[in-house]
Amino acid sequence: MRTVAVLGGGIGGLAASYYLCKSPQVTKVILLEASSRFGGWLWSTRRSDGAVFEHGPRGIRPAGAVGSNTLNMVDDLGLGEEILPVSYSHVASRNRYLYVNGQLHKMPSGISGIVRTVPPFSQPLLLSVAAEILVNKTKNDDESVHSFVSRRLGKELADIAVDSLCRGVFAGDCRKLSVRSCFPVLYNAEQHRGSIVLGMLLGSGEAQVITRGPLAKRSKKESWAQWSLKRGMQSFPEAIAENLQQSGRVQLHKEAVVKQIDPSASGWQVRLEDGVLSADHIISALPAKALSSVLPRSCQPLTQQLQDISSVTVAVVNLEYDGSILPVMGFGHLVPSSEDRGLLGVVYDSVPFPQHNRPDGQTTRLTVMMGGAWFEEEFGVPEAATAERLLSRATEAVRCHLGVTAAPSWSRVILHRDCIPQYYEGHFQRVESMRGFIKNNNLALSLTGSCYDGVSVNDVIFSGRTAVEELLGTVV
Ligand SMILES: Cc1cc2nc3c(=O)[nH]c(=O)nc-3n(C[C@H](O)[C@H](O)[C@H](O)COP(=O)(O)OP(=O)(O)OC[C@H]3O[C@@H](n4cnc5c(N)ncnc54)[C@H](O)[C@@H]3O)c2cc1C
Ligand SMILES: C=Cc1c2[nH]c(c1C)Cc1[nH]c(c(CCC(=O)O)c1C)Cc1[nH]c(c(C)c1CCC(=O)O)Cc1[nH]c(c(C)c1C=C)C2
Repeated sequence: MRTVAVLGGGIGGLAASYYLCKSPQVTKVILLEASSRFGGWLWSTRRSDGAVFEHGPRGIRPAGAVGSNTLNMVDDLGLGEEILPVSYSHVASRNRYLYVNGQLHKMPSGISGIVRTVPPFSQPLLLSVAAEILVNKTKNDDESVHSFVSRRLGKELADIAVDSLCRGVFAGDCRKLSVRSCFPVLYNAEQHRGSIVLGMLLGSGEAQVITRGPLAKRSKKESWAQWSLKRGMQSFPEAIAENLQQSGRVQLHKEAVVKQIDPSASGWQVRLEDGVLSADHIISALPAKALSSVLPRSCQPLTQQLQDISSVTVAVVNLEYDGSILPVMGFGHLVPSSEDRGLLGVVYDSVPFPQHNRPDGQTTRLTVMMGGAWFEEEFGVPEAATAERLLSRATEAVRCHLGVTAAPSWSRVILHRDCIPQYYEGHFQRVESMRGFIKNNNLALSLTGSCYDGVSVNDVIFSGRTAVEELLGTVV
C-alpha cells in the first residue's frame, strides 16, 4: 500500500490517519478536510478569561474496549496531564433527571430506586425487571428501540425513559431507531441469553479485548464515569493533528473540499476545487450524504444507500449565568417527546466540569439542546430558525424547568446541521450491503465515521482503527 487518501478531518478521519501512520506498510497519507479546522463536531470555545464551552461532545466514557482504546490514544498523544476525570461517585454521575409533567424527577438509581415506586414511574422498576426474564425472545432480526423495550419492560419505561435516552444520545425518535444498531448490547443480550437482565448478569457475547495502557488502568482504578480535557474537547483533535504533522508521513490539508472521486488504473483520482491527486486507496470518514455526492456514476447502488442514511439537526445553546443558580446538582435533565417535542434536554456543564468555569467569580454554565428528529416540525427549515428565536426558547426552558429567572450573562447559539446520523430499523443490513458492494466490485474504498458503526467518539475512533486493520490485514 503506497498512498492512502483519508476524506474528512473529523475525529473519524484523524483516527484513521493516526492508525495508518503506525504501519510501515503505508508510504504516504493524505488527509483532506473541507473546513478551516480539524475535529468536526469536537468543537470548543475558549474564552479569553479562561472559560471553556463545548458545542459538541463534552464527556467521553472510558468504559469497555472502545473506551480503553481511546484512552490509549490519549496517552500516546501525551494528553494524560490534561485529563479532567469524573468518577462514578461524583454527583454528576449519580444524578440525572427527567423533566416530566412540569417537574424534575431524579432517575432511579441504586437498590432503593429499583424496589420503590419512583415518580414519574407508576410502579417499582423491580416488577418490570423481574417480569423481563420471562418474556420470549423475538424472531425478528431488528425492531425499533421503543418496540423492543415495550415488549420486554413495558410501555411506560419505553415512553418515558427510553424515549428520553434516545433523545440524549441520538437526538432521535425511539419509535424509528433500530435496537440492533443503536443498542447492540440490549439486542445481543436477548439473542444470546434470552433476556436483558440475564445478559447484564452473565455477559451477552464475545467482548472485544484491548490491552489497557497506563491511563486506561488509572481510569479503572479511580472508577471514572467520563472524562474531558482542561482546554476542552477540541484539544483532542488538535493533538492528533499535531502528532500527524510531526510524523512527517501525513499531508494535512484544510479547506480542501473533495468534489469527486473517480476510479483509475491504480486506485482513485480525487478531484478538489483546485486540483487532482491520486491515491491507491480511499478511507472515507465523510458524512454518508457527502460521500454519496462525490462518488462516480458506476457506484450508483452505493450512492443510493448512502443517501438513505439520514441525519438530524440539533440547535446547541451555551449559556453562562452569574452565581450558582441550579436548584439541583447532577449531569443534566432530559425531556421526553411527550412533554416537549422540540426541547431535548439541558446539560449542567458546571457540575461535572467546574474547571471550565471562568476562574474569577462564581458562574454556572448550561447547554440547552433542541430539535433533533423534531427540528423541522418545531422550528421549520434550519435556514429559518434565527439565533434570537433559539436563544429565547432555550432561556425560557431554563426558566420553566429550573426556575432561573435571571438573564444569562453570556450565550452562544449554534445550529449543527445534520450532525447525528440516525440508525433506523434495518441499518445493519444497509451497512452490510454497502460493504458487500465495495467488496464485490473490488473498490479500494473503506467506510468509517459516525454513519455506520456507532456515533460516540469512542465508536468512531474504533471504527477508524478497524478500517485500517482490515485494509492492512494486521493489528495496528
Ligand atoms: C451536539 C453533539 C453532542 C455530542 N455529544 C457526544 C458525547 O457527549 N459523547 C460522545 O461520545 N459523542 C458525542 N457526540 C457524537 C460525536 O461527537 C460524533 O458522532 C463524532 O464526532 C463524529 O465524528 P466523524 O469524524 O464521524 O464526523 P464529523 O465530525 O462530521 O467529521 C466529518 C468531517 O468531514 C468534513 N467534510 C464534509 N464534506 C467534506 C468534503 N466534501 N470534503 C472534505 N471534507 C468534508 C467535515 O467538514 C467534517 O470535519 C455528539 C455530537 C453532537 C453533534
Ligand atoms: C439532549 C441531547 C443530547 C445530549 N447529548 C447528546 C445529545 C443528542 C449526544 C450524546 N450524549 C452521549 C453520547 C455518546 C453515547 C456513548 O455511547 O458514549 C452522545 C452521542 C452520552 C450520554 N448522554 C446521556 C446519556 C444517557 C448518554 C449515554 C452514555 C452515558 O450513560 O453516559 C444523557 C444526556 N445527554 C444530554 C443530556 C441533557 C442528558 C441528561 C441526562 C445531552
